[in-house]
Amino acid sequence: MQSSSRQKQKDIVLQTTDVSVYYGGQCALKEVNLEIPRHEVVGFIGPSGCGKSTLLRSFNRLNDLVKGAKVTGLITLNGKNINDDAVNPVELRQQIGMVFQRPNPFPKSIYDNIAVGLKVNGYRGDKDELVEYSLRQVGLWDEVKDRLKKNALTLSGGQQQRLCIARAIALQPEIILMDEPCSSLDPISTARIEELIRELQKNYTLIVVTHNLKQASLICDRVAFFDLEGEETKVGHLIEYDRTEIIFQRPSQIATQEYVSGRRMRPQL
Ligand SMILES: Nc1ncnc2c1ncn2[C@@H]1O[C@H](COP(=O)(O)OP(=O)(O)OP(=O)(O)O)[C@@H](O)[C@H]1O
Repeated sequence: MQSSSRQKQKDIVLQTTDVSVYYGGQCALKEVNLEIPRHEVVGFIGPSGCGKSTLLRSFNRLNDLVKGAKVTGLITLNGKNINDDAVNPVELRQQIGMVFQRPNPFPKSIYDNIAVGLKVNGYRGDKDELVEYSLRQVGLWDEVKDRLKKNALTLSGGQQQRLCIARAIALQPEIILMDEPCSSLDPISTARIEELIRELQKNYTLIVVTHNLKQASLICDRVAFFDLEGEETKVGHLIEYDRTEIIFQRPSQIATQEYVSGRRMRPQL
């Protein structure tokens, strides 16, 4: 793996050391070493099945909920081991929120989609204020302020996805994980979410899995390229991690260059 030495001087919020993930004893992702700087947007790219979502899910311990999944190595949030017995996974998931491929609002009112999480987490402040703050953060407040009691499922797909981001924000996370957040959205909603990701990085660190290379080059400060290696059993590896312009313009690995230039499928001569 290649990485810029400038990274070392950064304020690192999340770090992985030799992280491997297994499903039923089968290795899906091997020995990943990554440092995620605070308030940056980091993109995960690579072919299908190389372990991007698997790694993302290990950051907020969602793999704990997958039967037969095992994570080895060390993952630290602000220097603390997230897999330590003393860490409550529910609290960890407040600090490291997640937005999925398809918008998944609860079939409740727009207001309750945000307020319910606050109640569960014992929030004692002014709920109305935090609901408004969260909706403003995602640019949804003006669009929904007059219909907060309407069912969230009446919103468009793009609005629903912004509501899901607002729901994560309301829990005041440090990191927001996004697993292909625009893949089910139209181009206008996609552009809005891309713009939003850039705005959100002032307050949060974002890690975004995407198959859209143009999107990665537009919204990410850094990009990690993963690939499948191995003869019979293909295992995901981190190939290269660096600043976005380096990954797209002068990567150090041939595999990265072939993937980002779209020459990947060319038959071997
Ligand atoms: N719950 C699971 N049980 C067993 N194997 C799994 C599970 N989830 C993922 N895998 C396997 O782990 C490997 C990595 O999958 P993962 O979904 O993380 O890749 P990905 O890079 O995110 O793929 P895509 O880009 O298609 O979403 C694949 O071989 C997949 O089949």
